[in-house]
Amino acid sequence: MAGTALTAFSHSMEVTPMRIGFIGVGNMARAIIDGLLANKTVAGSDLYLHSGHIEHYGDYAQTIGAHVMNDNAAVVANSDIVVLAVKPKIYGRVLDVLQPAFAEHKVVLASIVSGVSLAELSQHVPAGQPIVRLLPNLNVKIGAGMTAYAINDAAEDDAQTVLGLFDAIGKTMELNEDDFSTFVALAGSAPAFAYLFIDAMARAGVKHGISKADAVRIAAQTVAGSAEMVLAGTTSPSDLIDQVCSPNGSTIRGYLTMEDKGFSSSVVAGLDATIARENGGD
Ligand SMILES: NC(=O)C1=CN([C@@H]2O[C@H](COP(=O)(O)OP(=O)(O)OC[C@H]3O[C@@H](n4cnc5c(N)ncnc54)[C@H](OP(=O)(O)O)[C@@H]3O)[C@@H](O)[C@H]2O)C=CC1
Ligand SMILES: O=C(O)[C@@H]1CCC=N1
Repeated sequence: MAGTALTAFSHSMEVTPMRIGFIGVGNMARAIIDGLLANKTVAGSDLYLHSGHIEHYGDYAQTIGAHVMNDNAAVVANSDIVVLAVKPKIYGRVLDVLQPAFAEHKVVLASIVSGVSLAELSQHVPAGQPIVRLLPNLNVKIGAGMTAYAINDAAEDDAQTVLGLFDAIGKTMELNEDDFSTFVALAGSAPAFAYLFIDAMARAGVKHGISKADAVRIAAQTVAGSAEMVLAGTTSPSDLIDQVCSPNGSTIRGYLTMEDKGFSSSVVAGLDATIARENGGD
């Protein structure tokens, strides 16, 4: 991503070659791996993978040249960093089985499990285990991610190795754990909301006679450029809206109609629902 506005959050370290394990090779693990491979931060041979069903990830592992491990303990035994990328409902069971492996091998645990705190993670690993909690988003796949992180005391010396990886595939920001649920709504889940907006724009294009493919490209490029404008400068989104809305023009009519239909309040309500779920609600 070209934007540099968030470089204050970036870590200047060089990423040294290391062995990176993944426990769980689903959508998010693959986005991270694909991003790291695409910019050559790691090679496939640096990766040690184990996931639920070999038929779901065996071909992928072979394609990228990663090592397939027989079980999660073998991932820990062969790695310097272990990325925990399983669903929140099973993370405890997965870690409990791995206590001896963590006790025997010095690794940094990098959890991307949404909604699970450092304190909760530490209940399932030996005392003194270095842990970095991260919340990335899908855009790490193209090096344009937004990742929040928090580290425990034991990870003070080792966290940089993990953070360097995530800096290589987007922006990173240290965040108070109390704010992680809000961050999920603003960044972790938000690609889905941005895609929803792009898709809705494209449907309007189709309604007015442009092909869906062309309308998606037009809408996506416009959203990407608009985001770059916000990141590149110091002008607020609301001032930029004023620059597009000509007096008595077409944009102000569209803007006011969207607000009349509840655009901003719908977006806020959607993020509220995401945050509530992250905090344990329905
Ligand atoms: N998707 C996203 O945008 C984001 C997700 N996250 C977090 O990342 C984590 C993974 O999410 P996501 O990738 O979307 O989910 P997926 O369901 O795509 O991936 C979860 C993976 O875990 C594997 N798995 C299941 N049981 C085990 C086990 N016992 N040992 C090892 N692997 C196992 C599954 O394998 P199989 O399917 O073969 O059973 C699957 O590949 C979640 O905790 C989520 O909160 C965080 C930020 C963003
Ligand atoms: O939907 C979820 O639960 C996860 C959290 C962030 C993105 N996906």
